Amino acid sequence: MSLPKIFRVIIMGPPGSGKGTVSARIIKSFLLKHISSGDILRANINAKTELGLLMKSCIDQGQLVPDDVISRLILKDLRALENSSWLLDGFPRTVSQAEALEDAYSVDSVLNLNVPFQTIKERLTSRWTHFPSGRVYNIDFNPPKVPGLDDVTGEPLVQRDDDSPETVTRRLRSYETQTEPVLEFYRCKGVLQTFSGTETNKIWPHVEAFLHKKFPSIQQGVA
Ligand SMILES: Nc1nc2c(ncn2[C@@H]2O[C@H](COP(=O)(O)OP(=O)(O)O)[C@@H](O)[C@H]2O)c(=O)[nH]1
Ligand SMILES: Nc1ncnc2c1ncn2[C@@H]1O[C@H](COP(=O)(O)OP(=O)(O)O)[C@@H](O)[C@H]1O
Repeated sequence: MSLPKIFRVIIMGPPGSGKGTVSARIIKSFLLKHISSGDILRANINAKTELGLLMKSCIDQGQLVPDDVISRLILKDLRALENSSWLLDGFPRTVSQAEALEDAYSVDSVLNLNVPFQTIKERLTSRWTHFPSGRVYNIDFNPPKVPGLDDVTGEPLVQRDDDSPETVTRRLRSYETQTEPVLEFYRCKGVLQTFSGTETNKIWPHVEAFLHKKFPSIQQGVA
C-alpha cells in the first residue's frame, strides 16, 4: 500500500496582507499543519527564552531576525512534522532562507497574497492579537465578540509593538528589498500562485478553489 502524499505549502505576502487570517481559513478546510514564524518568535519572547530576548529588539524595530536563527528554528519544527502536510506562514522571507528550506524539502505550492501597501498600513494599526494562539482580530474587519477579549479563551488581546505606523513602514521596506526576491525564486520553480486584491473575503474564494483543485486529497472530511 502506498503512503499518503505529503503536501508542502507556503503562504507569502507583505506584513498585514492577511497571511494569518487566510491560514486560519485554510486549516479549517484542509488537513495541513500551520506553522507561523512570527507566532514561534512571539512565543519565545513571551516565555522570555534566551532566544526570545535576543530577537525582541530586532522584531520591535521592524527588522528581520538573522537567517541562521530563524532557519534553524523552523527546520526543527518541520522535522517534527515529518509525516504531515504543512502550511508555512512567514518563512522563508529571504532567498537564503528559501535555499535552506529547499535543501531539506521540495515545496508544492506558494500562495502569494498581493495586497497594496496603503491597504496594509490602514489595517495594521487596528490589529489585535491573542498571543498564545496567534488568533488575529481587527476593529473594523473581524472584531472580537467582546471588545478586547479573545473569542475562544476570553483572555485579553494585545496590540503588537511592531504594528506602530513607523515600524510598519520599515517592515514594508524590508519586505520589498529582502522578501520580494523570494517570489522570483519560487516563480522560477513554477510553484508561485498569486492572489491580488484589497479584501480577504474576496481573495479567499480564489485561494480555496485553487487548493480544492490542487490538493483534493487533503480536504477535511476526505478519507
Ligand atoms: N479591514 C480589513 N482588515 C483585514 C482584512 N483581512 C485581514 N484583515 C486584518 O488585517 C490585519 C492583518 O491580517 P493578518 O492576517 O494578521 O496578516 P499577516 O500579517 O499577513 O499575517 C488583522 O488585524 C486582520 O484581522 C480585510 O479584508 N479587511
Ligand atoms: N522568516 C523570518 N525571517 C526573519 N524574521 C522573521 C521571520 N518571520 C518572522 N520574523 C520576524 O518577526 C516579525 C513578525 O513576523 P510575522 O508575525 O510573520 O509578521 P507579519 O507578517 O505581520 O509581518 C517580523 O517583522 C520579523 O522581525
